[in-house]
Amino acid sequence: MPNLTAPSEVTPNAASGSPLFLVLAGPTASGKSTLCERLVADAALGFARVVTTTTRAPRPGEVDGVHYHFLSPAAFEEKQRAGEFLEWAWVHGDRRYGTLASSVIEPLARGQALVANVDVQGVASFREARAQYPLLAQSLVTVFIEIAPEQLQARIRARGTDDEAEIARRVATAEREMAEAAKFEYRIKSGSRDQDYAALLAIIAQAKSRLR
Ligand SMILES: Nc1ncnc2c1ncn2[C@@H]1O[C@H](COP(=O)(O)OP(=O)(O)OP(=O)(O)O)[C@@H](O)[C@H]1O
Repeated sequence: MPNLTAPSEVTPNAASGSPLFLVLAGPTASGKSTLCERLVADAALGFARVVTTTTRAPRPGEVDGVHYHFLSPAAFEEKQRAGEFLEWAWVHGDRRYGTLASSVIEPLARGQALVANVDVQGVASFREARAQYPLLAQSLVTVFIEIAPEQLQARIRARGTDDEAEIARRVATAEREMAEAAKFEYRIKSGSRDQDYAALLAIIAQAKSRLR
């Protein structure tokens, strides 16, 4: 385990330890969003979702700084060139999504525990950014949600939004993503919703005791 000396920007409450930055990744339909929502709804645990940044327009009811940070393509480009993103990607060819360093580091510095649901590539970028941000190095906990291919197909079919060609593409992508599982600190083999959530709570307890 790395030597976790407290960096100067950390002002954690000594009684509760450093806040965790829990990053959930895994194939499509593995249940990342379901777990994230349940964790954030569990107010006693004190997790907030990381607010990510997008160049897409807000949908009705979406609030800047709450659902996303909405940026124009030019403003996104400027921040990306200035190295302000921990990770970013093009999505659907024309939109950009990313996570600003400030969206993670500022809440962590206030003692706010965070959870994010990101793709496997995004996790690689977070890992690399640890060298630049001691607080990230101290807080980052990566969790991979594994799912058997048959289970994955069943969930995608139940969702009812994809045709057979799209299902085949998603399963192939999932198989590639599963090869990354060994790089994560923790893994959850997806079972029932309650089993998955219990596994997540056990990981949080273990990670907290590690950071203390
Ligand atoms: N443990 C579970 N058992 C059965 N179904 C589940 C479980 N967890 C989530 N689901 C269902 O599977 C579908 C996919 O879940 P969810 O949207 O949370 O996955 P995701 O990993 O965030 O997917 P994506 O990456 O495609 O957005 C949803 O319909 C959800 O209700």
